Amino acid sequence: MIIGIPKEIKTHENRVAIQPGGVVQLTRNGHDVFIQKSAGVGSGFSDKDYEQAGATILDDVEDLWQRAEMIMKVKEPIAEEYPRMREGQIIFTYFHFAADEALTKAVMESGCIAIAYETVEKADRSLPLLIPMSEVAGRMAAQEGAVYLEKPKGGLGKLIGGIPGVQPANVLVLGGGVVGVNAAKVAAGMGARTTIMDINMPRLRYLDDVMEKNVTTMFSSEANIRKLLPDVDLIIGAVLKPGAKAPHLITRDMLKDMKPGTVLVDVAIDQGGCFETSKPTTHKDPVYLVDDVLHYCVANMPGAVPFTSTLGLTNVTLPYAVDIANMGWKKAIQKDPELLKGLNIANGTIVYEDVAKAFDLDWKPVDEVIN
Ligand SMILES: NC(=O)C1=CN([C@@H]2O[C@H](COP(=O)(O)OP(=O)(O)OC[C@H]3O[C@@H](n4cnc5c(N)ncnc54)[C@H](O)[C@@H]3O)[C@@H](O)[C@H]2O)C=CC1
Ligand SMILES: CC(=O)C(=O)O
Ligand SMILES: [Mg+2]
Repeated sequence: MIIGIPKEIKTHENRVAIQPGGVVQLTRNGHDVFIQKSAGVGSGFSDKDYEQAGATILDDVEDLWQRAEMIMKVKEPIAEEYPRMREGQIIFTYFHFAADEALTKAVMESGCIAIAYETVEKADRSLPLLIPMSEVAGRMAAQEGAVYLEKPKGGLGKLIGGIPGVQPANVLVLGGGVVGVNAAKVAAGMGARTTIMDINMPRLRYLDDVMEKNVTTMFSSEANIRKLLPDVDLIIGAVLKPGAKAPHLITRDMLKDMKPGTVLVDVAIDQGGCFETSKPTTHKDPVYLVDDVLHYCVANMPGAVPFTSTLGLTNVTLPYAVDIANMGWKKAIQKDPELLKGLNIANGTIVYEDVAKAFDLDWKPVDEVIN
């Protein structure tokens, strides 16, 4: 199979979908890898590194998309890329369809085969291609939150860990999954009094067992969230229902119960955001104020630390990419129920129910498109 790796063009997105070691594995399996010139530079890999691994460097991005039977990316295609997607072409990347109706419709119209990293799912319901980026984003959420609590950055002006004799900040983490636990670990490590809320009781029991003493758990409900708002300094949004639009746990009217300069970091923004007032921002211009509450809503947080993130991501995506390349998408998803969960749209048909529900569109079970 011919595999194409374009350079990411989202603002300040420096990750790349493959590292040179991945090229070696694909070429050893008999595949051809075309990578766009300088695609890996932001992650520390030169064109020469890729050439030595067996890839062909292409300067012309249109040519690359045209030739590739499978495109591997990091972020969802953006408008400039829509016309490049074509019928029957496999696109293996993060899509986050439920947050993006224009993308959903463009992918349907193109007739391409969209396999989404974020919905590949193991039998234990974990999301193996989301986990490493959630680890990065969770850790970053606490450190970005700490920085934005500084007065010159727009926050209320509180040191997250306090000092002897002065109390630390109060951090609320909504969702105790991968992002949540990593955010809480770093926030608590810096000394913050941290509360994690979730609706999954076994998960709360587990977190109660393993987390530091300055982390407490609370069941996630509107009443419990409202109770904490006046005293909270930083809220990190980290909820997820796989493939679906995030629920709004903080509504606009709740902002008036917070102190001016409270910081909200909505990591769940890639699924639409879990605060009603969230809208996607970029690393270039990450924050904005609503009712004196500072919002940070960067949809590609790991893109800021590509030296870490590219390795973390490609470690987990490569085995699935090799299977798709070796078997073709239909056989690969028939053989692997994890990968089957990743198929969101094929030949113009949505096969992931929550994506269809987000926009009131029709969908069909996967079986109907593969047989
Ligand atoms: N902005 C960015 O750059 C990045 C965003 N993300 C996003 O972060 C979000 C969280 O991802 P993960 O932690 O990996 O998911 P996860 O599935 O590990 O955890 C989500 C948690 O939310 C909980 N939850 C669901 N509904 C809830 C509610 N009403 N109240 C409280 N908790 C609730 C679930 O029980 C689960 O424990 C996803 O939308 C993911 O795509 C992940 C990586 C990077
Ligand atoms: C998960 C995701 O959207 C990201 O890593 O950018
Ligand atoms: Mg998007």
